[in-house]
Amino acid sequence: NEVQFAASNKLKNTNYQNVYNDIANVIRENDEHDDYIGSGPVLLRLAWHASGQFDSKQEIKGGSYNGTLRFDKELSDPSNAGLKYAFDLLKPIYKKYNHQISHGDLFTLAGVVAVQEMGGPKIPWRYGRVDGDIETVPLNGRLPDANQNANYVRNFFHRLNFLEDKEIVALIGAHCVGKTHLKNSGFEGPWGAATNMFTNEFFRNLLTEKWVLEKNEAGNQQYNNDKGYMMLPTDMALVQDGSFKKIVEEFANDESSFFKVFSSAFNKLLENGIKFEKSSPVLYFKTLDEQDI
Ligand code: HEM
Ligand SMILES: Nc1c([N+](=O)[O-])cnc2ccccc12
Repeated sequence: NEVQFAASNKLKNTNYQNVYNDIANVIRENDEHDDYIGSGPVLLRLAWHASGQFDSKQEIKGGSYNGTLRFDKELSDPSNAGLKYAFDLLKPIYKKYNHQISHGDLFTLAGVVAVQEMGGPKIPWRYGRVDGDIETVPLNGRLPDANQNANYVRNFFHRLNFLEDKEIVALIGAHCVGKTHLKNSGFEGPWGAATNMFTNEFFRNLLTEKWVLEKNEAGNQQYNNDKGYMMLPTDMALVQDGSFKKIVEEFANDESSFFKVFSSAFNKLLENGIKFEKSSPVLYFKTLDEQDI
């Protein structure tokens, strides 16, 4: 049930470091987004949502391959509220490369750029996804519900073929950047403490802060501390479950361990359901800083 693809020759001529740099420059130019958090976090969420609706048991499998998040049918899924802004940031880049890059490749590459430009680990990436038509849009409602517990989280990620707790905890560690917005998801915060630096701080906060469960203005329960930080119920699940909690402690004490697991798990998320040819190269990108740009 894997998707075959043929990477057309045109793709091979595209210098993907140039595409990376164009996306990285869009992040630099839009640094005022969301009270100067910037647009890294929302681009990272776009790449995750473009890939996280994968379900190998369904007729229409989802995943990043068909680039279906470009269709309103999927972008209007309530789970994707707020992502139109991110897609609009990428449209000029899609036009510039004039069909030499697919939407699936563009959305997933944007996630790699966001993580690396926010100081996170290098993420290996491959091109060759081919845009599918509107019939390939998966049903809405396949992305996770934040009002849930550890078993829900574990089962959800099992659907995405993440069978190891380490991968699940690492992926949710992406909540070290950005924030929740009441109008998008019915959750709000953190206030002031939201960051655009990709670190293991999320895990340290889970363990060291005093969390109080409160009902927010939208009537949803969330955990708040006295510094204006917040955690979703599914975030807190990571310290309510014994196995998850051991991994949170490992990542809180060793950022390089978090980075290593996140890098391979995020790559796997972005490639779910896709069979790449043996010959298709695994690309690693330099950050703008590393290129002195
Ligand atoms: C149990 C799984 C997950 C749940 C329930 C969840 C839920 C949410 C919710 C409710 C928001 C707030 C959206 C808004 O109000 O704008 C959010 C934001 C975010 N999520 Fe997740 N998420 C999950 C996993 C992930 C994963 C696996 C990643 C990436 C690898 C990710 C990356 C992000 C980022 C970067 C933001 C901040 C976006 C921004 O600042 O605009 N999340 N998530
Ligand atoms: N910054 C965040 C935190 N935090 O601790 O700063 C916790 N959970 C989040 C969930 C979604 C997006 C951002 C989050």
